[in-house]
Amino acid sequence: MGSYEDIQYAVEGPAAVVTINRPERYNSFRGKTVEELIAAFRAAWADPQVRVVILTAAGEKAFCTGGDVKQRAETGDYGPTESGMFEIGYLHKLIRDIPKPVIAAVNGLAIGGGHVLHVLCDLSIAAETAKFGQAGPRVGSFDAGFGSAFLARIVGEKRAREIWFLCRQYDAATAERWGLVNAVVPGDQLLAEAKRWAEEIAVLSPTAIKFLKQSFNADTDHQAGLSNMAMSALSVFGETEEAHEGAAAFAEKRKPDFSQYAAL
Ligand SMILES: CC(C)(COP(=O)(O)OP(=O)(O)OC[C@H]1O[C@@H](n2cnc3c(N)ncnc32)[C@H](O)[C@@H]1OP(=O)(O)O)[C@@H](O)C(=O)NCCC(=O)NCCSC(=O)CCC(=O)c1ccccc1C(=O)O
Repeated sequence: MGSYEDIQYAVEGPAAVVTINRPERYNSFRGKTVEELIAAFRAAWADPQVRVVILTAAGEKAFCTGGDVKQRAETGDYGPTESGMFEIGYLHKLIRDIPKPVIAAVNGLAIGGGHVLHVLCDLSIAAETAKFGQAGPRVGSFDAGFGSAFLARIVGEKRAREIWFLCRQYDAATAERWGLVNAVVPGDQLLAEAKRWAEEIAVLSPTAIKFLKQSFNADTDHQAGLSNMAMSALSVFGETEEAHEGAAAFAEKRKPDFSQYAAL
């Protein structure tokens, strides 16, 4: 993939900076965005100069607000891709498998699938104004793979269930208190701080770091199987009227009405 439309990719010193660039849609992702993120992470993996990947996004409002709900309301999917597939599960695995630390520089709202992306990064640094949360049950979606199981490893079962069952937004101070982010800094210092962390990592042994990352991952790698099953479940659920109601309500700027559905 030669040039990017939905993201930017730059190698700055030892860091590859991957920037989601759809601020008009709050940096939500469509299929093409995911495809380009995959290409960027693969480029970073293959580049010996790159010791750390920084994942961030354009503007100050949003880091990523998950799947593009307007696209889903319009076409019922996340739009066309070169591969013909929506490979969000593969992107999740790539963030885990790339043998270099990935730092999320969370510049604003990290919601839904965007929240899952930062959760999967090895480290998260947040702007003071960043907000965190899941939104799937409001818009007819869910991530019952890494998005729930790995989140519970990080914040604990009670908090993970609260995050998913209430769909609230949490501020950066709360996220830091819960261990959801490593540090909180003023927004205008976010990228510089992430690059400082990258410089600090870059002088260490890359092979030791690689083995450590693989070791940390080994404990939760079984969740990849769960994640595959969750993606399959989601694509079946996505065809239902209940799921359509969630996406349509968001696009029409109204509250969803799930009153006629029951989970028995
Ligand atoms: C993020 C909000 C809470 C922000 O609210 P607010 O500050 O009031 O701003 P708004 O006016 O609502 O938004 C500004 C502007 O941006 C547009 N926008 C925001 N988010 C999205 C989005 N996700 N998609 C499309 N467009 C978006 C919004 O419409 C406004 O545009 P205007 O033209 O000005 O009207 C709030 O915006 C909000 O709640 N957003 C939706 C968040 C959401 O529900 N995200 C999806 C969650 S579900 C998901 O991500 C799962 C999909 C997925 O990733 C997935 C799919 C398949 C398998 C696995 C996965 C996975 O696990 O990841």
